[in-house]
Amino acid sequence: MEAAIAQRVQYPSWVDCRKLERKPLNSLRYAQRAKEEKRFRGLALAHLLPDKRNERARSVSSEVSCSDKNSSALLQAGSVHSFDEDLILKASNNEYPFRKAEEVKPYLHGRSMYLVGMMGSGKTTVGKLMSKVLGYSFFDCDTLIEQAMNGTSVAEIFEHHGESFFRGKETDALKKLSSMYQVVVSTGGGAVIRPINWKYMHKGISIWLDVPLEALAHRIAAVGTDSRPLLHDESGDAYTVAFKRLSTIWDERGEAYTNANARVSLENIAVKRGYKDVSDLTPAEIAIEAFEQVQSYLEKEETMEIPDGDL
Ligand SMILES: Nc1ncnc2c1ncn2[C@@H]1O[C@H](COP(=O)(O)OP(=O)(O)OP(=O)(O)O)[C@@H](O)[C@H]1O
Ligand SMILES: O=C(O)C1=C[C@@H](O)[C@@H](O)[C@H](O)C1
Repeated sequence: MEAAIAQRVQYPSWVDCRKLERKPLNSLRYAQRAKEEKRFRGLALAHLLPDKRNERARSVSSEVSCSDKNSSALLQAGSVHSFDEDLILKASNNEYPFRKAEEVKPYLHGRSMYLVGMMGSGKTTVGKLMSKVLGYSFFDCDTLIEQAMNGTSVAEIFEHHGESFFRGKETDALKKLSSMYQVVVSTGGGAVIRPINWKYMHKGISIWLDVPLEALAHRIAAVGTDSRPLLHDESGDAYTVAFKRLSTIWDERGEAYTNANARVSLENIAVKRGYKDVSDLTPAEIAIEAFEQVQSYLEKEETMEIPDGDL
């Protein structure tokens, strides 16, 4: 694990946060932001109209991440949409997601971002996009654990060593990640259940991707449950099984996700954008909302900070 991480952080991940320029979030920024938002919202909407989205959301079979392995098999069967990151990025090049990232970045001071959320909520898909537009490195916590276990898959780790062993590895990975700057981390769906993990994730900014269970069950039913051991133990039709298991898991840990610093509600974005269904939302739109919620969090955080003079 250490070798794997050390190897990956030779490039810009190691940045001393204290050396990054501190920018105040002052009223000038708000005025400027309002102007920019107006200008680019027009651009973004023009660019993200549903018919255009379909052109950019196309099946791919070669992306790698642990959940994408499943997608690949399924995409080859042609039964589900996935997202070609390069296509999304090209389409939005220099436009809203990039602008939004540029706008937020100076106020992050290099802090990392931890995406939390239920299985299939899009942490990997959206996280990769956010890392690219921010110029941050991306890490998938499940993949790091698999690498640390010499390529043993999460499903095999659960089967041969049990969940609590896996949770220990997850905490080890988060601990190591927490000493890095300028990384976006897709955490495992269950990372939120251990308080110690929050201690590490709070070194950066945590973002909860809040996706309705019905939408999650559709996505998971589409890609199968082979790599998701906690969903893989019942019989019945794929959607119903996924929905039932997700509901039980949600009852056990839904509350824990609210520890995140920022919440990205897909239902709220769909309402804002006038879409009927959360499945109409693209990863780019979700990433934009994530940056907006991070911005709101930073503004709140700043108002809570005690000025140096009062110490
Ligand atoms: N906005 C979206 N709309 C529809 N499908 C999506 C969206 N974002 C991701 N997906 C699809 O949902 C599935 C799960 O996405 P992803 O792997 O990014 O989730 P995750 O939160 O990292 O999952 P896990 O925690 O189980 O690894 C993938 O097949 C992905 O293509
Ligand atoms: O929700 C969970 O508990 C899990 C989610 C996956 O990302 C993996 O971390 C593992 O399958 C457990």
